[in-house]
Amino acid sequence: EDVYDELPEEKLDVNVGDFKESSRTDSETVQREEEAIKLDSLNVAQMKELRDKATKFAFQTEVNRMMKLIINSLYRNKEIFLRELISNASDAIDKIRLLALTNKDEMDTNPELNIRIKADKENKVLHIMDTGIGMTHEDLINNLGTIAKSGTAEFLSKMQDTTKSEGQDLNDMIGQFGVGFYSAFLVADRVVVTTKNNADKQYIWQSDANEFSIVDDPRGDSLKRGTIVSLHLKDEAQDFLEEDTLRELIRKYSQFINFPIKLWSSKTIEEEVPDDEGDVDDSQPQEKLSTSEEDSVDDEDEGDAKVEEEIPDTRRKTKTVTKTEWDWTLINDSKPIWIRKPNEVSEDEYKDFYKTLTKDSQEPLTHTHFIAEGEVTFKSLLYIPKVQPSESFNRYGTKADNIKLFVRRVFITDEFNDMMPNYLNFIRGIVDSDDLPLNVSRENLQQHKLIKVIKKKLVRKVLDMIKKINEKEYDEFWKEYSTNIKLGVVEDPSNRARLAKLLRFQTSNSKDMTSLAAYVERMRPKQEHIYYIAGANRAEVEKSPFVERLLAKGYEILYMVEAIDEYCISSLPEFDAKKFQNVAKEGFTLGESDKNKDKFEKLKSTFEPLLKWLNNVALKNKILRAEISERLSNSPCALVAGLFGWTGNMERLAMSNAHQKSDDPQRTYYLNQKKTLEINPRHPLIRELLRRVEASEADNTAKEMALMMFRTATLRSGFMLQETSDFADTIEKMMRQTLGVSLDEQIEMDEDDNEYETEKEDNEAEETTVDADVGYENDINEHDEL
Ligand SMILES: Nc1ncnc2c1ncn2[C@@H]1O[C@H](COP(=O)(O)OP(=O)(O)OP(=O)(O)O)[C@@H](O)[C@H]1O
Repeated sequence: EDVYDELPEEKLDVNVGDFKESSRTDSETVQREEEAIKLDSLNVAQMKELRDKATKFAFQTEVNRMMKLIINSLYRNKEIFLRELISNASDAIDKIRLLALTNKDEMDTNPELNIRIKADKENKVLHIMDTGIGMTHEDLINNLGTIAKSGTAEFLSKMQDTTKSEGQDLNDMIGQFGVGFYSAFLVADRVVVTTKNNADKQYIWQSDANEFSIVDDPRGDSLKRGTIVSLHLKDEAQDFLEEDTLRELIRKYSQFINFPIKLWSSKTIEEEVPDDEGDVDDSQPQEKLSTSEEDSVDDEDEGDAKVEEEIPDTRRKTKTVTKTEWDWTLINDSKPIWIRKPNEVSEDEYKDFYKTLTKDSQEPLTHTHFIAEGEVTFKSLLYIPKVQPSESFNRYGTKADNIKLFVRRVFITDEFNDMMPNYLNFIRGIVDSDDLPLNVSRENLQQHKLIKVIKKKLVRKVLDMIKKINEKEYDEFWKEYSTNIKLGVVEDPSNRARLAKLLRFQTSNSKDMTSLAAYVERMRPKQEHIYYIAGANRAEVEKSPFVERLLAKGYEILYMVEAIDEYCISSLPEFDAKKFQNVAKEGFTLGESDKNKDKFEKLKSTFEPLLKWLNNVALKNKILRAEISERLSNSPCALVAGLFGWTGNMERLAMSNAHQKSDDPQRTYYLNQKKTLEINPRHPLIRELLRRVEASEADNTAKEMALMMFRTATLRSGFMLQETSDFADTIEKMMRQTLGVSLDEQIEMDEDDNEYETEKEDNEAEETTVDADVGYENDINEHDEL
């Protein structure tokens, strides 16, 4: 059993780039970064000079359009820019940490891993710094300007739809479509990116959204490694320079980022200092502080007395000054949530983490948080979103990067696209294992035998999580994911039994959905099979000839009205030791009492002549065989698919499947398979037919009517009719008889029609003449003789 228990700390230690601060003192870092920022905020003239020197680039058209939209959008929720930039910073740190796994030297340029945010009020600039991988010259050109992501076009069209309506949607789109970085232009009219990658020099990229430029950084590699994104905030976005606003935003959107996020923030402290009479005001160190002085002249306490004693000759006065100190303050708790014990994590934290992880604005439907032990130990936190992206099934079976894999808290990849089987690719979450090796390539890791074990356990856990969803929420789940679960039944034999328990179907019993377990519980005492029928909708299956007698006798039938249902059930041999019986297929018996059985046998022998005649005369080559039906009540007859043949519903699905070619041999095979004709011995039409056949096997009307019954049965049983025009001809003939119109009565022609006919005849006559002229006549004669 999987129990959650925290691993001993030492096991969690990561040799490379753990969260621990390095021994390097903060002050050094501050200084280094301070320099970089100072330069960035150089006076206008200096910046201009740099810009003039820089190489200019045009944004790729799509990127350009997208940026214009972002800049001009009326979109209110501009604050998400910070979430996007912090997320990019975190990704960049993930990347360098991953690189360092195979080459430790990569980390040497700057062993610290963190994200820092600093507001420069004076210059109205907001800096977001990271010590991540940084960007090379080529990266800058590609990533920040010229290569539009595949999502960009999609984003553009959706964004244009929503710019007027605004609202939640756009919030989801920025980010989900990979426009993260460009969201900087929601709040800034100029963005400067200073960046240093281990493989290249330090560069300054900047843009006012019209074009971008790149120039070597004259300071050299002051960053050592990493990136600073500096936002020159628009007038209306000045609020993002406020410390409180920033702190709140980081907590709201980025509290679960796995690296320390530090905010350059001020703290007010009070300090007692000697009050140098006379020149107090001037000598007070005022650089960074505002003061509220307190006069303590009147104080007569012990402390003062002491001072008096020890320093008899100096002034007795001290005073309190209020000092403002600036420093980096840690805002988030970078201990990953999945490392914590479940009982120490609140529901809200789970929900918030989900939002950070997925950028989904809705809350998740449910989650599971566990540690798996045994062959491999791993921690995992998995979520089911409330909705899956609308185009999920169009991309079914293609890449879905919804599970993030960590090894000992180091992010490795979210690109093992088979961490979940296709049918579960809606699951989002994290897997973190201590047992996987850190120093192998991702390719080799993907092949690692433990990954297989992890995958297997993940699926079990997900199915378990689904099973535990409460009844009310299960409806919601089922609406969204029923097709996934049914595909699971088809595609995942090893979990079929578990998946079967999750299935829900419509039923003849009530308007509510039922589980198979509930159906089995309600089965009649001698009922051996789970009865079901598949069709296009409830109204159709309710009226099907196949359900008539069963319903009349009080049996419950599952109505499978989704396209995938019949495929799903045909790969499920049984449930709870009960086999499924498609009531539209052969092999159907009601498990009747002995008395009824006798009656049935008697009927069989009575109708033997009719069955024989249908088989050998009237419907020869059209049906597999004719039989007495146990399932019909109101209809005279029905057409039944063989056990392994297609029902009318399957046939309909196959025909509507655009991927299947019309000459597909499998399809042709199934479509041409003959079916069993079941006749209802209680029906007067059938009884009349028997009477006629007994009188004369050569009765032509009987033959015609038998054919007619076969065709109506074909239609009623949901199959396609092959000979539609023959069918219509016969109906029209019957109409004449009913209406008393003679079969010989001719169709009246319009005069125009006659004219056309005459013209045609004339032309034909002419052609013959021409042929004759050219001398073809001989050939024709020869041909005739042959
Ligand atoms: N701080 C950074 N450090 C290093 N590279 C960065 C940084 N910010 C952005 N990049 C690079 O620029 C690319 C584009 O960033 P952008 O935010 O537009 O998209 P993304 O991060 O790939 O997608 P999404 O926003 O959906 O996560 C990133 O993929 C990354 O390569």
